[in-house]
Amino acid sequence: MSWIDDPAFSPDEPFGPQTLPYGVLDTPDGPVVAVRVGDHALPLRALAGEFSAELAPLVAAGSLDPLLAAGRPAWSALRARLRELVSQSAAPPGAELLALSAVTTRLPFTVGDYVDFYSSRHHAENVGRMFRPDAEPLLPNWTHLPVGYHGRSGTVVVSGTDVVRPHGQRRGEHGPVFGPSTRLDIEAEVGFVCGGPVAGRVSTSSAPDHVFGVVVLNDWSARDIQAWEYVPLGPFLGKSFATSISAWVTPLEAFAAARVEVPDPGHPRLDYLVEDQHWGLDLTMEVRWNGTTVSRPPFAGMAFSCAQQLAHMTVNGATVRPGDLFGSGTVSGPEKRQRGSFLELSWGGAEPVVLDDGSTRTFLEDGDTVVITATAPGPDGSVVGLSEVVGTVVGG
Ligand SMILES: O=C(O)/C=C/C(=O)CC(=O)CC(=O)O
Ligand SMILES: [Ca+2]
Ligand SMILES: [Mg+2]
Repeated sequence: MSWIDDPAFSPDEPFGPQTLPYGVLDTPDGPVVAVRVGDHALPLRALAGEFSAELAPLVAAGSLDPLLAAGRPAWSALRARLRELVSQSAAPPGAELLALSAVTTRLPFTVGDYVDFYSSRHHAENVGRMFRPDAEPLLPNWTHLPVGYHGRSGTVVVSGTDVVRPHGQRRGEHGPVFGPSTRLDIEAEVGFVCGGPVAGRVSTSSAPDHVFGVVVLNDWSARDIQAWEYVPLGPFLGKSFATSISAWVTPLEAFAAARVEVPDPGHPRLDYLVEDQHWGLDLTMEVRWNGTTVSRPPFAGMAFSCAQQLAHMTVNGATVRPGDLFGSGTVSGPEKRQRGSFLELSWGGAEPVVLDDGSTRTFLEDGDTVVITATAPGPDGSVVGLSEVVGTVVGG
């Protein structure tokens, strides 16, 4: 029996000992690294004496930055030692469990470069049909490379941060008009947090040495600003005002039982995108709009894995550094209730979504709250959870 007295810290629950995500808490003594155990946070600084000389500074830090830089052998050693500490019957000296409802989490690492991909075929086809009704929804490059763009790392915020409705230009009947966005949307995505040595031309087989862990990511998007500004260079102010990520980063190692092959593109891939191991992930996401579950996007159908996306991102020689973040792209499945944006769920506003309280929505209203979570199959029939990403819209 573990000393951790929390029914949510069980292999049958998403945040049992099979998961152990890392986050950073704000405390009166400054920020501290913690691990999530069930519905509690376990601050690690007070336990630094339980770790080797190599690992102790990583857990005594005030952010995940030193851990991200430490590399895969340290990540594995730390996780293995944590597994021992949370499984033993007596609490290690100094251990203190804090209820998640009583802690304040902060952005757990310094976000370096931020890239967002576009790797869901269903999402790309749906958006293509709405934004470019007279063209083929998928351009010819789409199945050959993971299309992406560089986003704005300075506006990546931690779950719980309010999202201020952006202002901008949108198309009007007689030329552009300026004002608060009237088509504010979400994008349900999976985010990958990079770490390990600085490296360029990362191969698909070494990509896992540069991916520390996984978060849920909401790429808030102002569709009216986007639709007017994006030609021909792509997303800009319609997406750069806020991107939210989970407060807890789940180590990539926790997903060993969730790995699947990405779908066959129907043609050979260029060598640098061939995987010798499968890095697709069988995650199921859930999107809740003011408490109503409106969608369950399936991640397993994504056309490119995180390893392929990282290999592509660095194939020109560009380096990946600890703290870099990349988003999978909006996750949409083939069914309506599997779509990862409200643009798609409401089909451009034509088919309002009915919430449990009887109200209807097309795009976000001020005061609306969106929660996105995800789970994956874990070892021995367990479930691995990704911590929620939540945001509430406030008027701008
Ligand atoms: O097809 C377009 O013009 C735009 C598409 C997006 O809004 C997608 C984007 O941010 C990438 C993604 O999340 O899939
Ligand atoms: Ca996106
Ligand atoms: Mg964004």
